[in-house]
Amino acid sequence: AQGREVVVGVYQNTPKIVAAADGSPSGIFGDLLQVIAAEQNWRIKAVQCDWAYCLQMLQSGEIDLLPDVAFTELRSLQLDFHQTPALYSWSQLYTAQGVQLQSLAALDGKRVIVLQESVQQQYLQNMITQSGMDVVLLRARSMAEAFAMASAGQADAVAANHYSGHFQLAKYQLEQSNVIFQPLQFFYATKKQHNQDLLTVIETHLAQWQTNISSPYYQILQRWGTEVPEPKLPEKVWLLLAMLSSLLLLALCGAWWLKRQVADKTRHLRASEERLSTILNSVDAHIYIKDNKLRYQYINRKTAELFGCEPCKAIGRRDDAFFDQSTSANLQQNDLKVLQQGIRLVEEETNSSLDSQQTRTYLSVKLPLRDSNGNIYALCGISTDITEHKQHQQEIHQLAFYDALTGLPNRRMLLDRLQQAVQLGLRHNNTAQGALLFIDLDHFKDLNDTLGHAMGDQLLQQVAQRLQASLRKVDTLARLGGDEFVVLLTDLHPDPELSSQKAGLIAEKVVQLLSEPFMLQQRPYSISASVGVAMFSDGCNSDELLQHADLAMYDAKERGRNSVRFFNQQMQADVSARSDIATGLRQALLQDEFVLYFQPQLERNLGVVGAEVLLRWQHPQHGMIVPASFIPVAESSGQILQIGRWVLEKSCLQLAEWARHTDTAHWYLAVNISARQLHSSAFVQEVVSALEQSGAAPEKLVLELTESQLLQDIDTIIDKMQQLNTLGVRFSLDDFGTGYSSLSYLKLLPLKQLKIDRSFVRDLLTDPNDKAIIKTILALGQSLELAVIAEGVETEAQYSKLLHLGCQQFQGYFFGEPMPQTSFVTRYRQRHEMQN
Ligand SMILES: Nc1nc2c(ncn2[C@@H]2O[C@@H]3COP(=O)(O)O[C@H]4[C@@H](O)[C@H](n5cnc6c(=O)[nH]c(N)nc65)O[C@@H]4COP(=O)(O)O[C@H]3[C@H]2O)c(=O)[nH]1
Repeated sequence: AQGREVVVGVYQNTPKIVAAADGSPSGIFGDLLQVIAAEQNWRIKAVQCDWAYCLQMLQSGEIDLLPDVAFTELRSLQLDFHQTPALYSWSQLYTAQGVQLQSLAALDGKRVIVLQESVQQQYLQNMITQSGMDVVLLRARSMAEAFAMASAGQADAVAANHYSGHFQLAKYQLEQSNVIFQPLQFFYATKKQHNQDLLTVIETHLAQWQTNISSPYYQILQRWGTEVPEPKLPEKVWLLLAMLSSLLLLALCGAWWLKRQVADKTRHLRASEERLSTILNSVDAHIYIKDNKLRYQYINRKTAELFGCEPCKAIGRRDDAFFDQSTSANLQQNDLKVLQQGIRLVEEETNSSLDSQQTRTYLSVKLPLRDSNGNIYALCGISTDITEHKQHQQEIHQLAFYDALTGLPNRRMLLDRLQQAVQLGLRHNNTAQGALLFIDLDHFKDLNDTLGHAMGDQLLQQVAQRLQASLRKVDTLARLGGDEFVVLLTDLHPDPELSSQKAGLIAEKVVQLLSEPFMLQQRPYSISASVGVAMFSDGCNSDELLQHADLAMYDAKERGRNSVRFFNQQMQADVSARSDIATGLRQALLQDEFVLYFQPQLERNLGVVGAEVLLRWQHPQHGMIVPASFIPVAESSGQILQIGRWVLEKSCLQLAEWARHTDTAHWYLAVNISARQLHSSAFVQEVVSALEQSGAAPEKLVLELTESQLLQDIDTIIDKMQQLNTLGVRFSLDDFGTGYSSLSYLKLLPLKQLKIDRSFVRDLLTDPNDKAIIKTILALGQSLELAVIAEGVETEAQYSKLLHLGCQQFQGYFFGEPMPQTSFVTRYRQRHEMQN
């Protein structure tokens, strides 16, 4: 009778299942089925398919039975299995030649091929997902294809059950690895709830056969070259294997979790290393690490730029590869201090590079690096380029302590050195060894005014050079400003007397040196100098010394210039007196201590025509003080402006007063005007308001100027004079003949009168020179249509001689001394009345 038809899926997986030449199922599963089918009278209908498709057909019911199906929980949801496994097996890795695998973990980065939809695929896929391993899982449609791909190098390993692997190993020249995983049990399977009868029959046979070593089951296993398994122990073994395998998988996953943690940490480390590197490379300083043999282990970008190479090229090299010999030696010395003494070193380093020979200065901070045992294994250095900073510092120092024009030390530097010298002298008790020379060029201002400031500057530079060249190296030559130079002499001689002598000789040499002509614009130019000398003496500080030398220089100037004067105490006394006067003058104005005296001025045949106003100071303690004692002080302190204004106002009031009386109304007054008053911008206005407020007639006011006042700013002065002259004010030129003025400007000035200086009148009778000068002045007056008055006429003989020479106007003791207003009026009004 026709038995049951059983449609069986057959795919190629030698030795477990394979199609025989006629297409019927063969292999272990095929042969077992054939024996059962023969007994049961089943008609086996084989359907050839690849594994995945077979599985699909089973699930769709197109085939009844599929041999060689490994049991999995997942599959059991869709398929039914009998209970006694037909085969026990496991999965194993088979490697392509040359590939070494010791564990599943070693699959990271490898390509593994599996049978599509196989249990190996499922297992490995799981593992990769859980561990995050980087494994390329390739899928083959059949085991033959999988082995062939591995053999061709398209995969590094094949994951297969051990039956297939062992069988195919030699053919495909693959290696069997020690990596075993996933215990497996193989069954015949049917679609869920379908063909249960087939599974029942198969189960009955297998259960029976596996207890009998001579059953067809074992014969078939032997036929396919498979070792006969121990039927007694399988459950325990497989359970153990299953547990081990699970543990292995767990361990693997743990390992991979750890590996992932490490990878994460590594990534973080790498990120922070990159951040650190970015910071180190963007710092504007050279940062480096040198090992204890002074070889560079790290350099940042800035250092690499300095070395002119990639950072990696500097590693392992020493300083002599980048710097010149002396720099390398110096750096080595500093580095060894850090490495050997374990100290933090802060040092200024001046480095010359090997190729460019460029020298730059760095502030280097170097510190030792220690390992966990505290041993120094390297040093870390940070060097900041301070070259520009140093240059600026130098420039600031230069500006602060040196004179820009001559390059000589300035006042600040001089005082600094002077202070040191004085202190050194005090310490060694030999203060007399040093001296200060205060040098001032005579009439330097004239040069500036006539040839211009540029020429003045040139002269000062030449003076500086000439002086510098003549002095010893230990001496300090400084320029205080303007035309003032100071020489600080030290270590002259232990004996005070001899050291004074030496200082005097040097000062004389300076005067001599500066009297030799200088070349300005290719033309010789002669000057002279006045030198004041102050010797270091007990108790004198540097300021006092400088003041002493200055006073001595002034004294030299007052005594005719072009000479040397040593400081003495009288000079100091004079200075104190001047200072007392300056203080007193302030009081004098407030307390109304000034008085005007009047000295008559006469005209031939007319008698007294006016008076010169001469100032007196009625001092409460010192009595009547003449102007020579206080006018120079008032000039230098500036008080002359106030005093002069007071004199003008008083004089104008006096004129107005005289104008009210017929016997005094014709008198004029000549008022002395100081240089400062004349140059003051308010001068014209002050004269005008003095006239207006008093109501005095401008024609009765004569302003006496001296020649020296007309040297500067002549155009402005002419303008001022003209403004006043237009109002009627007249001008007289005092001390005529003593100044340096050129006669040419006389024509330009709105003058009415020249005043012959009394020094010429004094020796008129004895000195033919003075007589000639007076004659010339008189002739000049005549040709310029200026009146000429002789002052200082003391004797009748002088008066007669002057008359004889043609002089028409006179002033002097012979006619009358300066006197108070009341005396003047009483005396000369009467005389006027008498004459009339
Ligand atoms: N040896 C001698 N001397 C005679 C004779 N006749 C007059 N003198 C003196 O000669 C000086 C003439 O005045 P100065 O040349 O303008 O010289 C004046 C003048 O430059 C200045 N001065 C006087 N008063 C003033 C003033 O109010 N303002 C300004 N800026 N300077 C004044 O002080 C200088 C000195 O004035 P004083 O001491 O009053 O001295 C006066 C006068 O007393 C004489 O026959 N023989």
